[in-house]
Amino acid sequence: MSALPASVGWTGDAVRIIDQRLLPGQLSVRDLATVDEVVDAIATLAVRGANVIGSAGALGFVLGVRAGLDADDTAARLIAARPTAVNLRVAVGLALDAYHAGRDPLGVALGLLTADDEQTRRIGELGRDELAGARVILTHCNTGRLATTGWGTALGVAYAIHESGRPLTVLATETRPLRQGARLTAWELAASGIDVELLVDSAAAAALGTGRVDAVIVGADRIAANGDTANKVGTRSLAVAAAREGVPFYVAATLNAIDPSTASGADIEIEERSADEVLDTPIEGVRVWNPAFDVTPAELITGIITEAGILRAPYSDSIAKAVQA
Ligand SMILES: CSC[C@@H](O)[C@@H](O)C(=O)COP(=O)(O)O
Repeated sequence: MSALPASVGWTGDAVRIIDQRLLPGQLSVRDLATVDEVVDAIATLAVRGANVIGSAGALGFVLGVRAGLDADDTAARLIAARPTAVNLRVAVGLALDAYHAGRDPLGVALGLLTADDEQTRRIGELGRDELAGARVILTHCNTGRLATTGWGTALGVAYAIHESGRPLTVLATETRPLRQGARLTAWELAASGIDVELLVDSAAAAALGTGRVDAVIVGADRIAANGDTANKVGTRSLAVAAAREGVPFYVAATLNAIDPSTASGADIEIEERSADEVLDTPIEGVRVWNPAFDVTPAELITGIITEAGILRAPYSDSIAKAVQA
């Protein structure tokens, strides 16, 4: 896995990404030289995962202002590329603020990459200690090295457990319709020597019912002020099933996934994507609902593992304290 190139980086005049649409068959590194290319890469999930789209967005902003484009318009276009993950808005907003304050936005963007590495390592360590007895964890979508510029959030916990020498099996859900679990998580973990078992999304409740899963850990695209959490569609079903079986359900996320200005999950904008991700051949008379994310109510979440500690219910209090600190 050390051979894996950075999920996102800066070449000096372009944003370098791994085209995640082509994985695992093809490891293709692409240099994006214009804002249009960055917006397209984010919107089409060539680059994806809340933390990485934040970093890519901030670097894309640098391309825009260097090309003489209007700063506010560039920021708005990047932020609109994907509406649910608040990390994108936060990261581009920081670069925009730096630009308006006469500072170099590139310094801000590069700082985000380093901070994400440090923060996700801390999340991994805290999660490893919290889940001291866990041997089998179940996760959804991809929250690892491809989705961050570090270890990953939920998968950061898996990497930290593995690094400590404890035996670990990760059950990875396929994650329909774009199969981030099958294409990215399973590939990434196997390449790191972590025991991984893939299951289709609809088998997850059955897996939880067997009693072999010690904990569910997922990432987050946006955490509201009351702890309600938006993450890849299917997360809510996992939380419901975990509650039914008495399996702890954790969210792991950097603090920049918390949006204190969003009061509850009902206020989170959920991205809806095109029908052709679900239906290969359109069928006359059939509509498709393809939300990319869903919201897990805070009451189903055992803890939110952040770089600043593990937040617990009542989340309105623990979240307010964490974002003020
Ligand atoms: C650290 S990544 C956290 C989330 O962004 C992740 O769980 C997720 O839902 C990603 O969705 P995606 O649509 O693949 O960008």
